[in-house]
Amino acid sequence: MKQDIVLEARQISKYFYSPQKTQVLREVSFQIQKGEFVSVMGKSGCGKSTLLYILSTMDTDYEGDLIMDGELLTGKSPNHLAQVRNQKIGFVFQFHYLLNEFSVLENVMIPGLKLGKEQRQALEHKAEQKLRIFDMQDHMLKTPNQLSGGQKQRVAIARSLMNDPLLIMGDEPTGNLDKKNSDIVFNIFKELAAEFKQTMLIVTHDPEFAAGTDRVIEMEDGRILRM
Ligand SMILES: Nc1ncnc2c1ncn2[C@@H]1O[C@H](COP(=O)(O)OP(=O)(O)OP(=O)(O)O)[C@@H](O)[C@H]1O
Repeated sequence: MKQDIVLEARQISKYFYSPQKTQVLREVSFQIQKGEFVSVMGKSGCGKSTLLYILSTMDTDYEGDLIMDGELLTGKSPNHLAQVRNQKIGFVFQFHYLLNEFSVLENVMIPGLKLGKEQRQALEHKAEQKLRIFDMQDHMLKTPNQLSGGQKQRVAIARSLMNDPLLIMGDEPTGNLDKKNSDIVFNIFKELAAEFKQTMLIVTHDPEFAAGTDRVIEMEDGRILRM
């Protein structure tokens, strides 16, 4: 059903003009249904990050249409797109971008603070709840530099859930982790999919990670090879 489509890419193409005109995305089209856990795989340079940048509304210089939650986002103002990002998308990156001058708890609260509508206490409570999902409640008052790589990524995932996002987008969220921590983080994504029916779109190099998702979108040279 139409209302179950969270994200739709329609014929998205992208060119870079420097040093010369190069097409890096070629009419990419697909849909993501509510509750789906989808991975995007492909060799280095095939256009995964470029695509994610467009899908997450951060790059607006493309051809084609981007539709999120039934709304055509192509052509919308930067302010509107920022609002959409704050309200609907949770981000998890390869590098976690946690701030060492703040506690773990404060780091998780940061995206909520941007929304500016929740009081600090309610926000703290919510951040604590999110950290509890990942068994990080005993580390809340530490700073990120006192945590292991896997723990940092768990905090980053907790942070990405603060706006109760419609969609989580990740760029190589396990790319910087050893096997053990990468498994821990992957299991967190699996749990989010199974228990919370969280819709997720994750770019990965890791075939094992991709094999554990509901659907793999395989890219080659700016195109979808199969999905
Ligand atoms: N700002 C830019 N200007 C010119 N070319 C770019 C720019 N950014 C990326 N590219 C080129 O676009 C292509 C796709 O890059 P992209 O980063 O999307 O690939 P990727 O699949 O994410 O690779 P990786 O797995 O290594 O991160 C590459 O050939 C890259 O060199």
